[in-house]
Amino acid sequence: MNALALYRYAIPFHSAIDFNGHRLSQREGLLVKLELDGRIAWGEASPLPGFSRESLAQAQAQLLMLMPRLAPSDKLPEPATLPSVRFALSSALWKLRREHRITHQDPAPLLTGSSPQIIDKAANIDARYLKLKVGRQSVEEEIRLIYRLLEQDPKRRFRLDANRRWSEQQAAEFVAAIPLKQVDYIEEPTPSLQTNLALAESLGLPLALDETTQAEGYRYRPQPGVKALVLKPSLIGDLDTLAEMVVQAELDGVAVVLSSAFESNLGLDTLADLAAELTPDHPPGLDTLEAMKADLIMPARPGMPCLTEDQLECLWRA
Ligand SMILES: O=C(O)CCC(=O)C1=CC=C[C@@H](O)[C@@H]1C(=O)O
Ligand SMILES: [Mg+2]
Repeated sequence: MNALALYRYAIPFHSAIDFNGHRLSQREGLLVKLELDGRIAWGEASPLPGFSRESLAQAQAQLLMLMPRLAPSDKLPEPATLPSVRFALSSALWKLRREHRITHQDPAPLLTGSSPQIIDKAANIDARYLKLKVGRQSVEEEIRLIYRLLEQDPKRRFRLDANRRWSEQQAAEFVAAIPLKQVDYIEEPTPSLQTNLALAESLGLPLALDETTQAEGYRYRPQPGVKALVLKPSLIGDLDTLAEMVVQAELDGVAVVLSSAFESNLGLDTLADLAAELTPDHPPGLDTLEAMKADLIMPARPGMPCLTEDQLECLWRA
């Protein structure tokens, strides 16, 4: 390796976002820079409060310990145990060795806000899939929203995400009232996996797992009723583990959709590469950059501030 560096960043959100009870007004994370024979690759380690098991401080301490040990031929160093650290290092090493550019799929738009705001935004986009959060307003209001969006475009398909906010009764009420054939899946309807599996079996709720896949010790195994896995690679760990999960799930007919954990544009670019390579039939859920007030290193959005390397906090360099 000709050069190595570790940076820390903080990017404000346009407005605060709730991540499973953690309200954040900015995204903080770590960037690993590798350089070899004139090629540069970036890896991102940004544990997401409310989702990740490790803290940013733990990821930072582990990376500071590992960076001096990295070499170009490297497999992941053994002591890289934290998912965010394994993701940053394995994806940066993968990018460093890769010769070709990868063409990205269009991500599925994520629509947030009040119902009128969502309806307005949806009127201006031509996308087959829409991702919506549910369990935020009353069940009646959210059912109405689905029908309003279908009036705009009857061919629309939905990816819904309750983040475990519904009761069993609310989930059942919602599922009974909407045209399920237009719904690809509902992520994590209630806090109980048993209840969610039972709703899938009894009512045909098209169940997707997200938070469940980040639990300590989670291993993919087929479960009747699970239609999709929504995997956040940066919270899962190294790319080999991710690729193995994708292959196993797809062999069982379970769709895999790669999804962001609100990484910076650098992390999102890696995730788009991975989605194009690993899950080409499923548009990824990566529409989260709009929440951020700035890009990092490589300008991703015209007219947006883009922080350069010397504007980031350098934690280590060699
Ligand atoms: O999956 C997507 O389409 C976009 C990412 C997304 O919805 C999320 C990312 C991170 C935390 C949550 O806010 C949310 C999710 O629960 O999946
Ligand atoms: Mg989710």
